[in-house]
Amino acid sequence: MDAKNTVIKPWQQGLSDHVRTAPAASAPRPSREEAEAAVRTLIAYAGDDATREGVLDTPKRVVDAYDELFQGYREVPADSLDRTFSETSGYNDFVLVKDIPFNSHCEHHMMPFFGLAHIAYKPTDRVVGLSKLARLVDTYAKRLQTQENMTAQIATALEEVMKPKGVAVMLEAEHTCMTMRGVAKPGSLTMTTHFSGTFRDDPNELVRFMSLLRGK
Ligand SMILES: Nc1nc2c(ncn2[C@@H]2O[C@H](COP(=O)(O)OP(=O)(O)OP(=O)(O)O)[C@@H](O)[C@H]2O)c(=O)[nH]1
Ligand SMILES: [Zn+2]
Repeated sequence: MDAKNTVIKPWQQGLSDHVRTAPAASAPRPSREEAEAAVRTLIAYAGDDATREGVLDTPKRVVDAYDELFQGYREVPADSLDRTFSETSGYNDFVLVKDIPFNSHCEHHMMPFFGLAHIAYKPTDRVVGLSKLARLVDTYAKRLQTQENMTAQIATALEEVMKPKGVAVMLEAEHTCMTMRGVAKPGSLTMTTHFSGTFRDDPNELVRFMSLLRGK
């Protein structure tokens, strides 16, 4: 157990907190009734009647949706990368999984942002199950986020757990807080990147990553 009362597996010692723990494990949680009451308050604040039939079950549905949309607070990112394989027949290039769809919520407005994640890493001796890269994206996406944090967190988790020769992470997303309200710029796309190791040090590696992303 560490200070936050979370069970840390031996191989997870030395990892950053955000990689080896689930935030909800150490945070006090309001009851379901309190959460539903908060939704009734928001319905009334919006100007509707929270007791009319059409919205009577809405607080329950919203809280159910929150359990799903913010599931990432109850997941340990490192667990996604638990399943690795050492039999690679000498494979020595990078592995790229591109066009991984994700949905998240911005921590400033709690409005959705959504798009695609592209993740590449150059393995040392082991490779990770491909689906686990998508699971890692979902764990971090299903929290209140900024796109920059999410990009850096995905990359750090891969770096710390897999110890690869290089990591490249690119996220492209539409932020509904920018397209549906406020400055209201539909179609605007935010790109964030993180390059380390071979992707940072070898320009050819970066060019190959970009070419594969753009399907050339
Ligand atoms: N850097 C970053 N900013 C974000 C992200 N998601 C939303 N934002 C921005 O967070 C900022 C919050 O700015 P504030 O001035 O505090 O809030 P606001 O008055 O609602 O701002 P407007 O959106 O400009 O109306 C806005 O500029 C948003 O576009 C993100 O993932 N990364
Ligand atoms: Zn926002």
